[in-house]
Amino acid sequence: MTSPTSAPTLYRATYLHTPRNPFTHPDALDAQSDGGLLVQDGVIRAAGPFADIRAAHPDAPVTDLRGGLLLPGFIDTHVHYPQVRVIGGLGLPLLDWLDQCALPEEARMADLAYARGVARDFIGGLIGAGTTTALVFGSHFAGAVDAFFEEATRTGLRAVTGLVVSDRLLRGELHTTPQRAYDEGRALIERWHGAGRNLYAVTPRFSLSASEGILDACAALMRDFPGVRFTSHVNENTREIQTVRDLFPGARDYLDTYERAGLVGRHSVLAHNVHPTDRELSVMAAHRCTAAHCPCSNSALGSGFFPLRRHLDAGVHVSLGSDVGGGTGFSLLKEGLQAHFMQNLMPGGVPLSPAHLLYLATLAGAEALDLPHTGSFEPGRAFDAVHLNPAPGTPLDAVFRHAASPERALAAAFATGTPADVARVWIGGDTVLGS
Ligand SMILES: Nc1nc2[nH]cnc2c(=O)[nH]1
Ligand SMILES: [Zn+2]
Repeated sequence: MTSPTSAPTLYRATYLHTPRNPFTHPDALDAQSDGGLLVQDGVIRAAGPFADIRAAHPDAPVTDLRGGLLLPGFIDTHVHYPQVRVIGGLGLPLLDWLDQCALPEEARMADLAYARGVARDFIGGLIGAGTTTALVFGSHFAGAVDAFFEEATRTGLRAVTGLVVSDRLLRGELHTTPQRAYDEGRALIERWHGAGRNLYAVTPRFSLSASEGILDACAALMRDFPGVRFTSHVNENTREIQTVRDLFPGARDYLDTYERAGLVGRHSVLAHNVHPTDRELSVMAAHRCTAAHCPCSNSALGSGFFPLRRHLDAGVHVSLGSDVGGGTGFSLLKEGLQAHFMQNLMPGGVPLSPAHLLYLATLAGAEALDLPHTGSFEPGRAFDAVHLNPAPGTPLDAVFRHAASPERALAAAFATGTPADVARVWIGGDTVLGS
């Protein structure tokens, strides 16, 4: 751990970050080809051209990271902890994939020793991909959620997660009751919310598997513990949407099943939203909740093309998620690329620049989770960072050495970068991967 009086370190690197939102600000990208970040006690104290920071801090020891790219740590706003070992179940639509791939594995999380191993695999995968903060869909078993928070605490990950609750249409062993959902949620919140870097997220799986009673228990937790986050799924798959319509005949639409329970707000992150109505988009914008876009998952499960243009036009905040294991891996570089591909291919898609992709993978997540001390390299924020430094002889290394600008190198990182290019990761100034 960093002590409160630690000496500063000056990191010298080609760095890029988006201190502003490029969907609303023209000059959102800040790229320094020879940049300096002064870090003390895990916090960025000064940032800018290396020569300027050096002149102001002539005695600070320098860590030289030139040759690669330094980016803010990635923020994954939708990823499932119990699904790391079933990545790759390709070719099935959502409800069949849940039945055949995801839910049998999620049932194994009742075994605490098994869950501990999964927590290690999962958090190792996240950090190995350069992710420093994640909103994580937890497990249906409280013991497995404890195991997750323990591993997050051990590794230093900034984790937002909670008990997943459902009471119908999954498998019996994954079902709970409203009272138990409340009681177990309450105990987990009291143990973990605000402990170190951990935060709690109230998490009904989706309205298809949650009765009004379960949603009301979730709302009671949100009321009793202000500051906890909320996450679920919405409008992912057309068969899912029709089933929810049948289960909630009084609801105006899918979002309304959450809205009526009082679960849509500033701290709500709803994954997918591939098939929203205009009413749902306007309600999401009015409540300032977030849509977590998961482009690899949407492709793998054939869920559809995310209507980014309609979200932006309606004023809905959008962030990025890997949705492992419906998604295909932990890399938010890959998610950015897939988002770019899909917007390119769909009629009316939004052309996404490297700045947009970086924003979606970093600051957008910090905004979604209301974590203003993360997401960019602005002074005052935590030093959460990923150093991409491809091995000599790789194509990405060749591009980095010959790139005409840092922005071109950033585009190449999204186009062809992988976790193999992640050389070092910091969270709150602590090195959590590499050296
Ligand atoms: N992609 C995805 N959608 C879901 N909807 C409900 N559960 C899930 C899940 O595990 N993955
Ligand atoms: Zn999901």
